[in-house]
Formats: sequence, C-alpha cells, structure tokens
Amino acid sequence: MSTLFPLLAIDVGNTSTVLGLADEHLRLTHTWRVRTNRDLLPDDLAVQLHSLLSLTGARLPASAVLSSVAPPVGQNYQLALRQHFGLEALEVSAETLPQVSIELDQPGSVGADRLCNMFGAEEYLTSHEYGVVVDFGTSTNFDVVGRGHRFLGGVLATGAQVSADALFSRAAKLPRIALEAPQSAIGRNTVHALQSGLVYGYAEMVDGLLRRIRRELPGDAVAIATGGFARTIQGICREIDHYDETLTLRGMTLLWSHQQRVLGRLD
Ligand SMILES: Nc1ncnc2c1ncn2[C@@H]1O[C@H](COP(=O)(O)OP(=O)(O)O)[C@@H](O)[C@H]1O
Ligand SMILES: CC(C)(COP(=O)(O)O)[C@@H](O)C(=O)NCCC(=O)O
Ligand SMILES: [K+]
Repeated sequence: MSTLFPLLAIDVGNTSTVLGLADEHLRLTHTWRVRTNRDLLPDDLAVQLHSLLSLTGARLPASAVLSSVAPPVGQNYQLALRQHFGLEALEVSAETLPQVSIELDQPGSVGADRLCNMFGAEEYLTSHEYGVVVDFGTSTNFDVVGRGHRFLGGVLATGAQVSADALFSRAAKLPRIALEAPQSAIGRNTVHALQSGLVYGYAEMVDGLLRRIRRELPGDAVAIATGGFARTIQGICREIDHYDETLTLRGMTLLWSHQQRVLGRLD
C-alpha cells in the first residue's frame, strides 16, 4: 500500500528532536536533527518541518509516527501534522502498543523512546537472546530487551553533558570543556583532568553497568550504543558491540509497521 509512504518518524528527546523519512521498504532516505525547543508552537514546527523537507527535495509524508518524552513538544507536533499536513501521527506509548511484553512494575511509565529502542534492537537479536541499548541522550538509558518484543527493564543514569554542567555550575575555578577524550587517563592540566573524569569516567560507568546487567541475564546479550553522545564514547567503552546512530528512528518505523500489520493495514 504505497499510499502510506513516505513515512515520517519524529523522535522528540529532551535535548534534540530527530526526524526521518522512510520509503516503502522502511529505509530511511532522509534524517534531520534539530534542537528540541519547548517555545515553538504548532505553526512554527510546521514551518520548520516544511523547510527541512523542501531543503532536501523530499516528498511530503503520507503517514507519521511520533515518540515524545517532552510532552508539550509532542502535542505541538501532533497539531502541526494535523493542521498543516493532514496527518494523524501514531503516538508511541505502552498503552497503544499491541503484542509486546513490558515486564515492568508500571508499564505505562516507560519512556516512548525506550519502546522505540526495543524495536530498533530487534535486528541484533538473531544470534543473541537479549539486547541492551545504551542511549546516550540527556539521560543515559540502558534499555534491556529480549527477543520477541520483551522490555525487561534497565538503568537511567545522569547524561554526560548534564553531569558536566552540574560540576561546572558548582566549582568556580573549573572551565567549561568539550566532552572529548584526552590522550591519557592521567591529566597533566585542568582541561585534560576534567576530560579524563568526564569521558573515561563515564565510559567505565557504562562498562561496569553493562557487565552487571550481563551477569543478571540468563543468556548472552548484545550491547548497542545510540544517541547524541554515543559517537564520542562508543569507541572507548569495551562492553559495547555496535554503534547505530539511527537505531531509535528505525525502531520507530518498525514499531509503526508492526502496528499497521496488527491492524491489517499493511501486509
Ligand atoms: N553532534 C553531537 N556530537 C557530540 N555530542 C553530541 C552531539 N549532539 C548531542 N551531543 C551530546 O549528546 C547528549 C544529548 O544527546 P541527544 O541525543 O541530543 O539527547 P536527547 O535524546 O535527550 O534529546 C549531550 O550530552 C550532548 O552533549
Ligand atoms: C529517561 C528519559 C528522560 C530519557 O530521555 P532523553 O534522555 O532521551 O531525552 C525518558 O525516556 C523518560 O522520560 N522516561 C520515563 C521514565 C522511564 O522510562 O522509566
Ligand atoms: K533520545
């Protein structure tokens, strides 16, 4: 049913909003990353979206899927799509997701982005029973999933930039630094010492948590890194097997097609 494509996927995070356009094979033909701005109204968002599409010569979307962990922005995108593009976006939530198993105390409270990651991890679960998506965003999420759309739980850790900002705001003599790896763990100046703590320290935290998670699981787990800070940190972590920049967006398109199939709208 080609009338459903292109499919627009919008992932609203607390720092960035990542958008993608997928063709009928669910291949992402375009992706964009813009700042999440809580001040933008539906008309502003429609103008921005229209500009992105025309800048790249992309076709207008015929359907949409939306995941938001910044509620007012998600609602504003919903209105923008309805009023200016004539689209009713599928909003990702535990309540609207059929045939998945969210094995949490309160399934309804899980972040929509984490449900998308569960679908994005699917392709890595051919040779492993379990997967851990480490999503380096405002918060660093570890999403522990099992084959067959099982969300098993995870970890929410303070994001690297948030940790750095907290330190700078409380220590008068510390300069703001770029979150980059220094040459050695032993820093011989203030900047390198800070980078060591923030980047190598962060990588060790991630490796340590992944080892703990793997010990708690009854089978092998593959670990995949995604999110804004993943590019910097994934090569430093020893416990991460894959880096996948578009895992969340691709997960959204898979979740959408799963939903369409359950509803009989897609073969
Ligand atoms: N292009 C980039 N290169 C390196 N780090 C980035 C980039 N974009 C975002 N970050 C870092 O990633 C984190 C935010 O990730 P992001 O995916 O934007 O968050 P969220 O999913 O919460 O919106 C911050 O630590 C930020 O410094
Ligand atoms: C943990 C999060 C804040 C991560 O958001 P992000 O860092 O991607 O902006 C988000 O997934 C969220 O608000 N989750 C709700 C709580 C939960 O997942 O248990
Ligand atoms: K995110």
